[in-house]
Amino acid sequence: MEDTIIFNFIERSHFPTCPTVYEVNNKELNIPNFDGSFLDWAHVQLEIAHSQLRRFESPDENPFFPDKLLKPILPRLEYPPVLDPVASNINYNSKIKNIYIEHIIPLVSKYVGDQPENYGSVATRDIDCLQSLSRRIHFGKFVAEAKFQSNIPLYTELIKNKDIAGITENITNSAVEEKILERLTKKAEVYGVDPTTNSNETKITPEYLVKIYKEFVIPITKEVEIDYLLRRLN
Ligand SMILES: O=C(O)C(=O)C[C@]1(C(=O)O)C=C[C@@H](O)C=C1
Repeated sequence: MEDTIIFNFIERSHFPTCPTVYEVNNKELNIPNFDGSFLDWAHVQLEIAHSQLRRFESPDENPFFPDKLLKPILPRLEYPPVLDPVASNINYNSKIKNIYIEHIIPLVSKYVGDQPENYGSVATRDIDCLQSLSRRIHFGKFVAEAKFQSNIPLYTELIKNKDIAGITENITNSAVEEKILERLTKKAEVYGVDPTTNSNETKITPEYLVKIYKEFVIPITKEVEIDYLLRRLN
């Protein structure tokens, strides 16, 4: 997912922040019969179509608008039951969307400001970023299941005691986290920095990419893991 996320950020970085896209019930845009932002409206339309293509039947996909989905037109697939059924109740997309709008967009956008001719392009790039972040973060469910299976007595004990500090300690692998951040620095240096970029135009930089992963992506993945484990024995 890492390269997908980096390239999605780069695609978003061609545009300014465009706050109008995220404003709830913006008067200028005046979307009929919809309560929410332009981004939400665009995202709901896409999720409705994708639900009919059975996107959200897949255990590695989590919708942002679960209440709006329609039944798939394609027949159901039988996925191997890797996760505990409780996994379907774990959805961090509201949190991911809020953090994306508040903290990530300012780091990856070209500059602060609106650009009405690009609202559609911005919304499609945002949806790509949100979908890839969501998929990566919710893979925490699979990572948590693998960790549970690797030491069932230990995790059973921790879960029964609701020992969040103990679970956190056991699911954390600082060496892996360090490696990820080092790898991201290298990737951003290669993919994300345009040597001809204007000094007042920000693009995805190693510093920002590392910040996004360190402060948001990895911590929320861990939250998903802990949440899944805490409900694993119910
Ligand atoms: O790879 C793991 O073991 C994970 O749990 C995933 C992840 C991550 O989000 O990348 C989260 C926690 C670990 O400390 C290391 C990495």
